[in-house]
Amino acid sequence: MKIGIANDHSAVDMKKQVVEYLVEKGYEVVNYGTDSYESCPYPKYGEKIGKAVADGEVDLGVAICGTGLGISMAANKVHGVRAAVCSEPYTAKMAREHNNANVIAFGARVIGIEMAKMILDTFLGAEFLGGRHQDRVDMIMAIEENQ
Ligand SMILES: O=C(CO)[C@H](O)[C@H](O)[C@H](O)COP(=O)(O)O
Repeated sequence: MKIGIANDHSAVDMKKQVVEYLVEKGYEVVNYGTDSYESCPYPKYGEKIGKAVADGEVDLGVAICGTGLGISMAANKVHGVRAAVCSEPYTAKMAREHNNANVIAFGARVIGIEMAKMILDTFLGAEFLGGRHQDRVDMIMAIEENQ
């Protein structure tokens, strides 16, 4: 599975640790930046990871900023993206199983690397359940189509 990852200046160290972890686990990882500690706008990186997922360059995306909020909001503006902010594994599991989220976001200033690893393991190991959840996800995507 190919995973894309993007972050702002607040999450460079966490991104590096996450990439190392995912590569160790056998995932192919594409880094969309930033790799600089210089202050930068999170919308740029949210858009990058959103487009990478929407265009099929990667299968799933990981988006990290200080809180996970801004970068996920930006990613969610890209058509086809369902980005979910998760600070613990239960939400990460539901994000895949119920919401068919294709981008997971979290905050480098909110959680530590061990929690991030647990969240990623859960998210990447879960599968969309379809059925009644498909109808609801279709309704979310219809809102986007009707704008
Ligand atoms: O959390 C974020 C956006 O929701 C960003 O990553 C930033 O950390 C946040 O906006 C604060 O930015 P700062 O310029 O580093 O204070």
